[in-house]
Amino acid sequence: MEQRQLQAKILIEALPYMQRFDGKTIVIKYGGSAMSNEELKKSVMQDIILLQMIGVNVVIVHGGGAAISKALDLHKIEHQFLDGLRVTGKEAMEVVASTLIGQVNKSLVQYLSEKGAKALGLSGVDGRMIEATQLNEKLGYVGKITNIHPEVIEIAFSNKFIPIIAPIAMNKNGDLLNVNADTAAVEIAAALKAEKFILLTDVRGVMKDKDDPETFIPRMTVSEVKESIANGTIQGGMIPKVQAGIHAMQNGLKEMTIIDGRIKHSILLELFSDVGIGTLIKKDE
Ligand SMILES: Nc1ncnc2c1ncn2[C@@H]1O[C@H](COP(=O)(O)OP(=O)(O)O)[C@@H](O)[C@H]1O
Ligand SMILES: CC(=O)N[C@@H](CCC(=O)OP(=O)(O)O)C(=O)O
Repeated sequence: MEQRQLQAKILIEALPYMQRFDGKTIVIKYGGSAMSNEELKKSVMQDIILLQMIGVNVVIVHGGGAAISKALDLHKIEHQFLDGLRVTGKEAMEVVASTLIGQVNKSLVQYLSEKGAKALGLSGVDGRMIEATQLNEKLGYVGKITNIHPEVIEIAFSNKFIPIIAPIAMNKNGDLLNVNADTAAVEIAAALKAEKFILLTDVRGVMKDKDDPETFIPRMTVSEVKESIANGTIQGGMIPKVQAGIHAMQNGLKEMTIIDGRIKHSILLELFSDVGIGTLIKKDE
């Protein structure tokens, strides 16, 4: 089949799926390889533009842990993680905010704008979107989310802007706090009662053996996820991701999918087929 015919066929087959998400909200946590590799970044941006074109209210919450570590090194500020969270002193907080808001966020807005899309760069400070308190003394300026005020996101939707959100929160005193991007994304998805939350990571999804992609699990219920944490199948960095998802599902989120951000157009492949490509986690029936 000719290339053009093939493209038309793919589009026709995708049509019923496109209609399924018309007017619905999809929140995407963007990070990992999909962010650091230019080709993959381009394909994610194209997917996002297409979703908006077909009427999806799409929200991007981005990470940037690698860029923060690089910036802290440049400023000769020591850094370390405790239970997966970055210990963030006052000086480090300034670097975290300027890197995520000034560098990572703006580069995504620039990229989308250059392609003709309407993108709106935001952080959790804008419209007090992400309200938090200090998680604990040891971690310094790290936030525990207490409230999401989604009004500013809704303003973006009603004006056909794609909100691009940096995971920086604010406390009641106006101090900035560093929030893990997975957690921020999933809490925003819950507050918006999103149809779907997609988390891009650097593995195929959840696996029975984390080092063997052949043991990939396509669908899980919340109880199965809890069981997999208890029996040690889900470990390390995957635990906070699925736990945040379970918490959000108890508070308004319909479902979440963990997908492989190392695959080109992974978002469209996930959304526009019956089976998807990632691990779909849903509430028990
Ligand atoms: N059962 C599992 N299935 C898949 N990945 C798992 C599992 N258990 C632990 N992991 C680990 O979780 C990691 C993903 O978490 P993390 O490294 O924090 O991701 P990211 O950098 O994308 O935020 C994977 O690279 C993998 O090593
Ligand atoms: C408190 C905390 O750890 N915050 C993260 C925020 C960025 C992030 O989460 O980025 P990734 O999604 O790329 O890991 C950090 O400082 O690295």
